[in-house]
Amino acid sequence: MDILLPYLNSIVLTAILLFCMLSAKESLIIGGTDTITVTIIWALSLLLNNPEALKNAQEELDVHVGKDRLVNESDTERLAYLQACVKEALRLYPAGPLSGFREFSADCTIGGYCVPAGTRLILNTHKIQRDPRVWPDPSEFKPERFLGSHKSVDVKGQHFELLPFGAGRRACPGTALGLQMSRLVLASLLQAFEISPPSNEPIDMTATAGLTSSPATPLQVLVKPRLPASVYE
Ligand code: HEM
Repeated sequence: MDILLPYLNSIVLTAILLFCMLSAKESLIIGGTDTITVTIIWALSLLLNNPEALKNAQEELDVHVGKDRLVNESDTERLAYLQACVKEALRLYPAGPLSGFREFSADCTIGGYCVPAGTRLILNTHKIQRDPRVWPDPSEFKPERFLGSHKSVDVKGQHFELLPFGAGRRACPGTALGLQMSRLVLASLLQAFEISPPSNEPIDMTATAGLTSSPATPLQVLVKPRLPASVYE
């Protein structure tokens, strides 16, 4: 039960039940809009709180794309540091902190516990992805870990320590689109603008409890163009 407690409240359960009752089309729309938006907001917030990482991501853009044109979708394949920033944001703040329901189809024994068929399970992805036995400095924003020690760990449901899109038959069908859009929008913002927080206070990283984990405080950012005026036309 320990892994469920932080999120077990009636609002979350009601939201999960409602989500399960939605048609495929409705879940596709809900699954594909909020999730990408909050992933980008968390990534931006983390970068604003870690100016060194922000500088690295912008320098990478300057090297691989330059300042004479806007970044495009195919450029993002070469932006290893930016990709690592998105992965690290998905690790620390998965848009869906809880998985969908799974139901045991047969009696099982797991870790010494007897689990009867029909038992329903929800994974606490948020907690798994901050497990200190797997992730050194689990609550720190360290995109570099995905270029070094955790380079081989991806988000596609094969590595159970990182499951921002879930795993198995009911994993997110929008994984590729979600990743690509998060990378492209973030890259476009970072290339086109100097971004800074509106005050010297760190960005509040408190998350709301809900089906999608959003920042409790709306993110405010100051932006300043960083490309020649002709590029924006
Ligand atoms: C960064 C973006 C996204 C994140 C982090 C995300 C995350 C997730 C997660 C954690 C699940 C539950 C998986 C499980 O229980 O194993 C899920 C399910 C789902 N997602 Fe996404 N998602 C994203 C983008 C999208 C997009 C772009 C679409 C559609 C265009 C989409 C459509 C869905 C649908 C329909 C489901 C339900 C699948 C099922 O129950 O079989 N998602 N998503």
